[in-house]
Formats: sequence, structure tokens, C-alpha cells
Amino acid sequence: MSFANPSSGAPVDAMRSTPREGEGASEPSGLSPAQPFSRAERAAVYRAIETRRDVRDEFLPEPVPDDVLLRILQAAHCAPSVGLMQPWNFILIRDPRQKAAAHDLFTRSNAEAEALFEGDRAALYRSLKLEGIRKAPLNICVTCDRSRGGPVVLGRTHQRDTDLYSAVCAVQNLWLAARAEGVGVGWVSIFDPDDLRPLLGLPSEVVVVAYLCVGYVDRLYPLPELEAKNWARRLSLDDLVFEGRWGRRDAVD
Ligand SMILES: Cc1cc2c(cc1C)N(C[C@H](O)[C@H](O)[C@H](O)COP(=O)(O)O)c1[nH]c(=O)[nH]c(=O)c1N2
Repeated sequence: MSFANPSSGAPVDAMRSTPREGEGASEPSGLSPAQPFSRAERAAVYRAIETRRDVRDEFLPEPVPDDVLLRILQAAHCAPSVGLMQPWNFILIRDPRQKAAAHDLFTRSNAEAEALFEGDRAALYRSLKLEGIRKAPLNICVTCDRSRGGPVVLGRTHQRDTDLYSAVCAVQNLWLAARAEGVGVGWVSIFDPDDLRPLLGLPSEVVVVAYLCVGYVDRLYPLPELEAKNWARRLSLDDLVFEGRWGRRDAVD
């Protein structure tokens, strides 16, 4: 599998849709034209966003072919990052013994999490499937190298965690590209991330951002599984948008 630099090679080109008239042609300023997408292109983008799901149990056993995996990782690698730091790495975990070890860590942490709920809520928690570590043919650990780019990174000085936010942007790109490829992704955070360090051989400056279960799916919940199973509900967007100040709903003229 080739992981060519996005600026240099075919893998990213293979991911791109056909350029539209005028696109790609630089003006003297170095800028390229940037028209809105066509209606069909927009629909595809919003469809990926709206139908992306966190997958726990629907993974099919077929491996994700290298070319598909490469496109998904290239999408992740196109993410924005503070100071163009690109702090991410992607550790591909396919060995069933390594997955079993990760699953053991999940089981231990999940028992601690379960103990925090009582009564009906505890019973409901126990009924939820919250990982697909062993069922998914591939696990990917997305990490953040907090030392990349040196001690001073443009944009990070006053917001130290922007390197972590950047790595999360890569996760979201990966998740959406995977949806478009028919590949499901499930994020597992019921771990102490430090427990994963020895399993993955992480150096001290590298932290775990996301442990992802990845594999083809042919069925997905039409809404978040936690909503389908009455654990939580999606909030109304109207309640989350303010005008100028926290809590203000109406525009002030
Ligand atoms: C940072 C982070 C961490 C986790 C998650 C997500 C994110 C963003 N989610 C998935 C989460 O439950 C899910 O995204 C929401 O319930 C919404 O569902 P959809 O993603 O829309 O399907 C998740 N799910 C799960 O079953 N076990 C887990 O440990 C986690 N951890």
C-alpha cells in the first residue's frame, strides 16, 4: 500500500471527482476558482454526513481492500490542523491477538463505567453494545504526536489542545469517507488511553486520540443507535444556536 504525500501522487487523484470547468487552473494570485458544488455533489456530501453512524455490531468479516483503506486514510490526512502540524498517525491493528488484548482492556474499563449507573439505567447500559473491537476486521488507532512541529506551533500557543482538536478533525474526515465507501466505523473510548500505550508501543510524546473499529457494513441504524435504544436523544438545533451572547435567541438590530 502506498501512502504517497497528497501533493505528489496518484492516490489522492484517485479520490478526487472530475474537476469542473476552471477548477484546478491557478490564477496569477495562486488561487483557484471555487464554485459551489453541483446539486448532486452537495446531496452526496450531506448524505454522507447525515447517514454516518457509529457502528458496534454490524461489521462484515471481509477485509477492507488496500485501495479503499488508502482513500479513507488520505481523506483523514486532508484534515485541517493547527499550523499545518498534521499531528496524526494511524496505527492499523489487524492481529486478532492484539485486538483481543484491546478488548480485555475495554472489558475492564466498561465494568468501571457500568458501576456508575443505577437501577433501570444500569440495566439499559448493560444491554448496550459499545464496541466492535474483535468483530471488525480492522482497528485503527489515531494518535496525536504532541511534539510534531517543534515547541512553538503557529496557532497553538494560546490553545495548547488544538493539536488534539486537529487529530479529531482527521477522525471525522476518516469517518465520513468511510461512510461513502460503505465502510462502518465505531469509536471506542471506554479505555484508559494509557493502558493502550504498551500494546501499541507509543512513545511518551504520542497520545491516543481515537480507537476505531473499521469494516464493511450492509446495514446501519437510520438514527444514532443510542437514540434507537432510548439512551439519549438528539437535541434540537434551535436550542443550541445563540445570537451574539450565550443564551440570546433573537438577533438584535
Ligand atoms: C469522542 C467519541 C467517543 C465515543 C463515541 C463518539 C465520540 C465522538 N461513541 C459513539 C457515540 O455514541 C455516537 O457517535 C453517538 O451516539 C451518535 O451516534 P452516531 O455517531 O450518529 O451513530 C462511542 N460509542 C460507543 O459505543 N462506545 C464508545 O466508547 C464511544 N466513544
